[in-house]
Amino acid sequence: MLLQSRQSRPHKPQVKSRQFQLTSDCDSPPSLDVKQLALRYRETRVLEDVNLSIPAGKITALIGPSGCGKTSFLNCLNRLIDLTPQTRMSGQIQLEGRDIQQFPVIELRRQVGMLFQKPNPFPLSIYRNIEFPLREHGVCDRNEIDTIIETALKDVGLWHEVKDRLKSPALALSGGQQQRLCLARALALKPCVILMDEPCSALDPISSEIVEDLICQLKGDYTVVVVTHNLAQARRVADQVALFWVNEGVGQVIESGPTQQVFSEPQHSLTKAYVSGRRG
Ligand SMILES: Nc1ncnc2c1ncn2[C@@H]1O[C@H](COP(=O)(O)OP(=O)(O)OP(=O)(O)O)[C@@H](O)[C@H]1O
Repeated sequence: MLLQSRQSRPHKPQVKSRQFQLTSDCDSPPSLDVKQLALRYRETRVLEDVNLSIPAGKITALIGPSGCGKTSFLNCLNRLIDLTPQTRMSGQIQLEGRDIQQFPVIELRRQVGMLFQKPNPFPLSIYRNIEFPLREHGVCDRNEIDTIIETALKDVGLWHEVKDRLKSPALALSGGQQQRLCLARALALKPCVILMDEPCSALDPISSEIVEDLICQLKGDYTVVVVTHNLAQARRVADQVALFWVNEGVGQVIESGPTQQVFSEPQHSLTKAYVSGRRG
């Protein structure tokens, strides 16, 4: 059934990154290195002693049971966590060797884009959804904006579906289209890293498959970190997997490694139980 829909899909999305005119600091996708990361919400310890190397240009999937800190970890990587009051983060996160605390936060969030579980287009037109952040980041030339918007929408396979109604409200799009628009909005800023928090979980199976295809196409040009509860999806898309677990009340990475290895030859007994569906 799904295979049929794949074959009959009219416009298979093609992510052709790095063709925009926006200047970027990144000539190639960067690695992320997390060392001794700890996080507290007020007095509640959420993450402790998290160490993880996220390879450049690859897809890393974060898996683990609910509440073990995957989203919190993701939010640390572009300092979105700074927006949550009374959080305390310690340890170090390096983006291509540079501590993320040294980046101006707006620049960090441009370089490290994010896609959320629930598509979150602005309550604006399809066009304005991409134009608005571009202008915020200093892109003002109308022709350049038009080119970037068309390219980004083509990249996510949405152009032919929306080119005649760019001024229509983005919220009138289907959930899957909204999620692709959000990805186009992120890509338009020419990030180097894309964080995704369960990007398919709110979508129907066909839309989910389209977004999953897009994730795979980002590989090589972007460093991708994706949180997913769908183990089959992690297995399909990821080069590397990290399993988070709550240990003595605090989230930790208990095992990470190449996807094939973690699923086929897990080292930790909890990993074995989780990937086989016996725990979690
Ligand atoms: N803003 C917050 N204030 C206080 N505690 C929080 C906050 N956000 C998350 N937490 C707590 O931090 C822990 C980790 O939550 P987080 O959402 O990061 O886990 P998760 O692994 O992503 O869960 P899920 O898979 O269900 O999305 C949970 O115990 C949660 O209740």
